[in-house]
This record gives sequence, C-alpha cells and structure tokens, in this order.
Amino acid sequence: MFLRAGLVGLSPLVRSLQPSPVAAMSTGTFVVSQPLNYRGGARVEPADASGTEKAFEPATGRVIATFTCSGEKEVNLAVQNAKAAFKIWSQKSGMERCRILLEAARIIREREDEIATVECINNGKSIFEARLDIDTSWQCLEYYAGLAASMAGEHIQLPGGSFGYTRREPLGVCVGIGAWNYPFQIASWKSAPALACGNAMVFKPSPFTPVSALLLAEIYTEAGVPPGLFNVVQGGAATGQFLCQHHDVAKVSFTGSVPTGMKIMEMSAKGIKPVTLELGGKSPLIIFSDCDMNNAVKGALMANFLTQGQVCCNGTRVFVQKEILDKFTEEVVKQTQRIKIGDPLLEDTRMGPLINRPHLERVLGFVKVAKEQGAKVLCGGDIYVPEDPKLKDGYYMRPCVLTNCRDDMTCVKEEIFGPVMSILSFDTEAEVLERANDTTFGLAAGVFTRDIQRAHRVVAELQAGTCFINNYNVSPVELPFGGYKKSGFGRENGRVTIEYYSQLKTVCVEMGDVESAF
Ligand SMILES: NC(=O)c1ccc[n+]([C@@H]2O[C@H](COP(=O)([O-])OP(=O)(O)OC[C@H]3O[C@@H](n4cnc5c(N)ncnc54)[C@H](O)[C@@H]3O)[C@@H](O)[C@H]2O)c1
Ligand SMILES: NCCCC=O
Repeated sequence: MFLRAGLVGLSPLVRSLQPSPVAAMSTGTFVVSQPLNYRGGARVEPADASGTEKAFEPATGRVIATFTCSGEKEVNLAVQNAKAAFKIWSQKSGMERCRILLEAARIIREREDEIATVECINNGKSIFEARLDIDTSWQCLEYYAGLAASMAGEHIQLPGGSFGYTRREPLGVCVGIGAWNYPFQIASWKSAPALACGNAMVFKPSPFTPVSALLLAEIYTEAGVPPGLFNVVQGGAATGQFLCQHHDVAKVSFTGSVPTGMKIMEMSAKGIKPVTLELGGKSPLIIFSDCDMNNAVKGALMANFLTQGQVCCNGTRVFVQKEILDKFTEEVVKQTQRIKIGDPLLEDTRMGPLINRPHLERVLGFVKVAKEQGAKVLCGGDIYVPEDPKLKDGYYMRPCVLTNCRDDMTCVKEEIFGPVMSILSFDTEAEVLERANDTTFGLAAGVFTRDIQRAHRVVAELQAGTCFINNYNVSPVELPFGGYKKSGFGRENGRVTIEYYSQLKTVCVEMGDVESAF
C-alpha cells in the first residue's frame, strides 16, 4: 500500500518528520516532532500556549506527538492571517477559485496513500477505510470547485424599468471545529465549501487527532491559495472557545457531541454568528421481513462497525421484523465474528483499535450495563489482545452484538460510539416507526425492504436528516448530510451547503426619479 504511493509522493511534513519514511510509516514508529500549527502558509510554533496535549497511536498506545494548545494570542494571529487572505481570495472569480481547488483535489488524490496512512496511525481506523475517507475528501473539493464557478444571484424586473439583483457573497473568516473520528474528511468537508464560496478558514482538529489537518493545509498552499487562507490551530475546549468568541469570526461549523454543540451555539449566539452543528446520533435501522437478507446483514454491519463503531450516523438500533429475527441475528453474529481485528495498517484488517483507553473503557462500560439490564451478548463486547506483541497496549475490543434489548435500556437510548449493535424485534410498520422516532436524536435512519412503496412511506415518516434505503453509511458528496432534532442543523455536502457558507445581498436599482413621501 505504502509503496503504491511512492516516496516522492510524501509531503514536506511527513518527509521532514521522519528520518526513514518507509520505516516511519509502519505501526509503532511514526513520531511527529514538527509544529502542528499552520498559519500564514507555513507550520509555526504557537505564539502562546493554553496547556499541552499528547496525541497517541491507538494501535500501540504510543505517544506520537506532544503539542502546545493554542492560546488566545495564537488564535487571534490565525484569525488575522485568515482575514488578510480573505481580502485577496474573495476578490477572485469563481473560475479562479475552482482551478485552485481542483489542483488541491488532484494533490490529495496523488498523495492518498500517504494521507490515509497518517490518518490510520493517528485515528486507528483500518487503512482500507482511511483510503475511502480520503476519496470522499478529494471528491468534496472537486464537487465544490465545480460549484464555485456557477454561484450566481438573480435579476428581478421591477416597475418602470427599475430592477433588483442579488449577489451571493462570502461570510468572511469561518471557523471549523472537528471531531476525532474522521479528521481529514471533516477538515475537507468544512473547508471545501467554505473556500469555494470565497471564505477563509481557521480549523481546529480534535486534540486526539491533530496531525492530518496539517497535510490538508500544506496541500492548499501548494495548490495556490493565498497564505493564511486555511490555518490550523491546536487544542481542546479552551482553544475552541477563543475561536467561537472571536469578534472577527463570521461563522462556526462544528462537528462533535451534543453537549459541546450546545456550548458552541450559546457562544455563537452572543456574537450573532451562524452555526452549522453536526452532532451525535442513535439512529434506527429497520429490517423488514421482505428484505434481501444478504444485503440487510451487510447493511447492518456497515451501519455499526465502520471506524470501530465510532461513527455519528451509525444505525445502532437495529429493528428486525419478528419473522426473520432468528435468521438475521444468526447471520449478523456469524459475519461479525469474521471481522479481522488488528494492526490497522495491514491490508486485510477491517477493525483497528478504538481512539483511546478512556473511550475503550467507556464503551466496555456500556456493554456491562447492557448485560445488567438484561441484554444478551451474542458475540464480542470484550477486550481483544492481538498476537503481535507491538500491539499489546493498543485499545482493541471485539465487535459486539446484543440481543434481548428493550427500548428503555441504556444501550438503546444513548450514543455508545463504539462497535456495539443492539438488535430489537418488531411486528408492524406503525409500531416500528413510533419506536424508531422515540429519541431526541435525528441524524440518520435506514430501511431494508423489497417493497418500494413501503420504503418511501417509511422514510417519509422517519425523523432523521439522512435516510438510507437498502444500504447504509454511504457518503456521496453530492448529497447533503446532517441532522434533525438534537443531532444538529445546517448541512455538509451537496449544493445546499453553499447557502451555509455565503450570504445574499439584495441590490435595488432605481431607473427613474425618486418619488419622495416628503
Ligand atoms: N454529525 C456529524 O457529522 C458528526 C461527525 C463526527 C462525529 N460526530 C459526533 O462527535 C462526537 C464525538 O466526537 P468528539 O468526542 O470529538 O466530540 P466533542 O464534542 O468532545 O469534541 C468535538 C470538538 O469540539 C472541541 N471542543 C470541546 N469542547 C469545546 C468547547 N467548549 N468549545 C469549543 N470547542 C470545544 C473538541 O476539542 C473537538 O475538537 C460524537 O457525538 C459523534 O456522534 C458527529
Ligand atoms: N462518513 C460520514 C459521517 C461521519 C460521521 O461520524
């Protein structure tokens, strides 16, 4: 995999970090010693500090970076750099922005293996999946590059030859704050539409996954964006607060948990800043007895076990119609037990470690409570220790399938954010719809059935922003993604996201004399 990209494909960041790139890109050896802040078109040491953090390699439990969290001064410098770059970038035509974004997409594609490897090492997801994430990242840049040139307003005829027109204008400096489960993809999904619309961005990754956003920053610079157009600051809540409260920030796009989303909204409200909130979920997946069983089983695994189950839109409440409950459950368990767990950099691994030790313990805690509340563990739900000695301190667990679940159990109500599927049975369509919607979340939902009318009737009733029919967790960038209810608002991807990164100016033009009331 690594050799497919070739050493010449390595970015200056990775080259400069590693004495021997081949050895450095294997599990257990990667270390980052260069600064992880990016400002004004270059990596920089932060001007001030708000504490330090350590980033880990979940596969081995090793520290791969110790970095300084950006303080108020550094955040301000990043915002001021973005403000200066915005003046240049916002004056460019859509076609000019399009060409640069296309070039950035091309570079990401060319360096896909290198970026995926860094993502895999810092996040723990399998290299197989990391490559898919990088695909949806460059595709997103290509998609918004295409839209950049076609952004336009309207011309509206008024009486007496007068007329009006609208201009779609950028917002200014946008802030992106990311979660740790899709680090590079989140940075791309936020920056691509923001930049296409003519904005600048300051991005803060999760402190658990600080590394790959730097690769994106370098790629934007190499592609030709003005220095300072895309900046990276590092840190946790304190750094995030400096960003949200900054008076020169025009918009905040946040991906993370519901409790943090509430805080972001509160801070943004004080500055009347628009926000996009991509929050958590506890999504239902409904399997009707007339489904294609093979596809439904594959769909249930896709809905639960990607990225070790650490996916916001996962369909973790799997409602199965009674007639096929036993057969479906048996097949799901069989296929879950076959998932290859281990070194995420190996080509045949499909499940790597969870993000960190506390999170692993939290997820195992959910399994314990599920058992206490009467659920039956059909497989997994325990720690997994790979044979390879270098992985012994990694954060692995076996994917878990729970049955005998009830709607009032903790494992069915709360977002676990780990590889734990809860199977519930149902009798009728009306019943399952009521139960599926009985949650404060509304991120995603899925239905498997061969009855096309039922499929559309059911998704029309589901209270979720993203619904899947006969598949789950596919992410075409042409389709808007986002939630209902407490899972947030605003959208990422799709044409509509242009509206979340731009504002409309109306211009009213008088062609006659002023008819004054005075
Ligand atoms: N809807 C989506 O698109 C989507 C995608 C990925 C993850 N998620 C959700 O994210 C959660 C997991 O991610 P997480 O644990 O990183 O979430 P989190 O809310 O703990 O952190 C998210 C980001 O917010 C920052 N942050 C924390 N406190 C802050 C504050 N007070 N002010 C400003 N920034 C602050 C963190 O440093 C991090 O960068 C899950 O709930 C998951 O469902 C949602
Ligand atoms: N791959 C898209 C969704 C990310 C959510 O966690």
